Amino acid sequence: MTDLSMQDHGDTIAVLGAGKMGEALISGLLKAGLPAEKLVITERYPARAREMTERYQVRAVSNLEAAKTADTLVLAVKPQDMDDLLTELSPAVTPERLVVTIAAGITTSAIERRLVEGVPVIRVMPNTPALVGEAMSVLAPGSNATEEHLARAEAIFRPVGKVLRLPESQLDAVTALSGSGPAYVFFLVEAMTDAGILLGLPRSVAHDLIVQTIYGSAVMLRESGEHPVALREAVTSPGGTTIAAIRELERHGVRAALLAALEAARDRSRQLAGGQ
Ligand SMILES: NC(=O)C1=CN([C@@H]2O[C@H](COP(=O)(O)OP(=O)(O)OC[C@H]3O[C@@H](n4cnc5c(N)ncnc54)[C@H](O)[C@@H]3O)[C@@H](O)[C@H]2O)C=CC1
Ligand SMILES: O=C(O)[C@@H]1CCC=N1
Repeated sequence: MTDLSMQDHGDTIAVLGAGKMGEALISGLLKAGLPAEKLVITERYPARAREMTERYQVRAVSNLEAAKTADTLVLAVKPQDMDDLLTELSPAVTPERLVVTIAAGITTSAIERRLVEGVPVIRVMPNTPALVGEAMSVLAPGSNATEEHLARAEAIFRPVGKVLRLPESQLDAVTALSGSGPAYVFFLVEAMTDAGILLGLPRSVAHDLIVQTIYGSAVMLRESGEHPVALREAVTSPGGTTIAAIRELERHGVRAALLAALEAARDRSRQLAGGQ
């Protein structure tokens, strides 16, 4: 995680839509040292806005005020709410602003079309581990975004995790893989905890065992640079316990289920582009 407290913060950032992902970003940025006065939020529900103000000491403003005053606008509403938000924003957003959208499926060109000519737009797919400084965020520039705009957007997402640039044509696949990815991992934890209970372990013990196992395995993957097959083979003793489990995973089509699941998520992201 980059420490932001020692840096120059020319940019003010507005997070428009302080829901689950908006909060993960706000919390991650503040933990990384961004001064609260450099951040404003907008939120449709006053109770949620109050909650954010109390929890993070950030100012809640209207969408219009955010558009007029913040250098960078991070659009963090649901894809289905994007149209209404852009209707509110469009009279006030000038090409001096940088617009960052994190909505699944919504393309930079769809946003550019709703704003005055020349506004730079960058599409980013982050994920909720931003809360703990371990997000994976993938950035793709729209047609007006320059290297300088990309660097500004990266300066928002790097403090909360890893960043990568890819062509926008790959963003629906990224959404399926790393955007939704934490949910698959939590689903796995839930299922393996149930399995531990089936085998007679107390729930809390099963939970702790699997969380540490996933954490340790992720660190090994990241730090060893080894191929996952090699790491799995090192656990799989001839005639042992692991291969007995893997035979069942293959027999139940877990690999095929993951391929189908991610394809469905990619397709849903494409569908959301049409606001459905
Ligand atoms: N939740 C996740 O893990 C991720 C979500 N995203 C994207 O982030 C966006 C937000 O997702 P979530 O945070 O999960 O949804 P959410 O429903 O928790 O948050 C959206 C927030 O926007 C507010 N809102 C809606 N219209 C508004 C408006 N006109 N002005 C101000 N606030 C408004 C809602 O009241 C809500 O609090 C979506 O587009 C999603 O595709 C991207 C990556 C990961
Ligand atoms: O489920 C969703 O649509 C959002 C986008 C990626 C993660 N959550």
